[in-house]
Amino acid sequence: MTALGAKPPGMLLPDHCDEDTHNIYRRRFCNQELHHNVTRMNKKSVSRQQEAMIEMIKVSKYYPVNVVALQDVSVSISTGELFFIIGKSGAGKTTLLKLVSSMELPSNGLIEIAGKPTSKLKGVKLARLRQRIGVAYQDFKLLADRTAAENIAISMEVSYKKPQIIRKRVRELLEQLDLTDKHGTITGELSRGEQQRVALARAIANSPTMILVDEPTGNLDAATTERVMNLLHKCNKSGATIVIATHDETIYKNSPHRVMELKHGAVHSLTGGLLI
Ligand SMILES: Nc1ncnc2c1ncn2[C@@H]1O[C@H](COP(=O)(O)OP(=O)(O)OP(=O)(O)O)[C@@H](O)[C@H]1O
Repeated sequence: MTALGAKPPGMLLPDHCDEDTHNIYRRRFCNQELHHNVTRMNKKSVSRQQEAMIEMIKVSKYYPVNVVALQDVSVSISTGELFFIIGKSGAGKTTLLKLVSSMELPSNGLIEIAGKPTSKLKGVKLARLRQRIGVAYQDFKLLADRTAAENIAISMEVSYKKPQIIRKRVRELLEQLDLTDKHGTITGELSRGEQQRVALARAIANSPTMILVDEPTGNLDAATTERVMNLLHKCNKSGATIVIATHDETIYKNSPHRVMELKHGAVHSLTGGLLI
């Protein structure tokens, strides 16, 4: 490996860092310096929107045996952004979401959430991060013997919300997702599309700062797809950073939001640039 250039004072470099990662960090450090100088000059001119919520630098994920699920993925997603990940089945979309939520650890590379490397988070700090992220994966993970309303209420109960606030929020979400009549139905008795919406409602119920959703419209008709997307746009307008992995072209085709396509675990295309 060629010798790496001098490290600017104060720059934090990860362990085991190759030349490319080093260069990315150098560039980012210089941008941060610039950002700090601008902030000192005029605090109001730097908007919160421009800060990165998710940063991935040369992230790879390998599963045993010899499965390359992600390879050298670098992307920066801003606070308050709505971001689509597309790609064929097996391209690595779910894996990327699981790495962001720290459900899986990367094999290589760096992931930062709101400026903090996830690899350094343990115990209470990791639990706190997870509380700020609402996730709806394809396997739903609903409690099959509990009702739709009980499943949605869970994330609010663990953060000690008042019962009347929980009841109001659950009612509101069930109505927005056209599930009012399923309020008291055991989730094991719901259709796949209904379970999917309950999982989404559970993910967003506690107004998390980040929402990660995997195929939110996969089992839905056009009208219900529109309801789901309206709800996600509403959360985004309220400030949530949202990452949606999808095969459903109708939800991203004419959208103003960035779309990243993964192919065999690598970034194949990305509208709007990497932002690094
Ligand atoms: N736990 C695991 N163990 C081994 N291999 C895995 C595991 N999870 C995913 N993979 C493999 O990693 C690759 C990427 O899978 P991933 O689920 O991220 O793709 P995807 O783009 O989300 O696919 P889909 O659209 O079908 O959900 C695939 O080859 C998959 O078989």
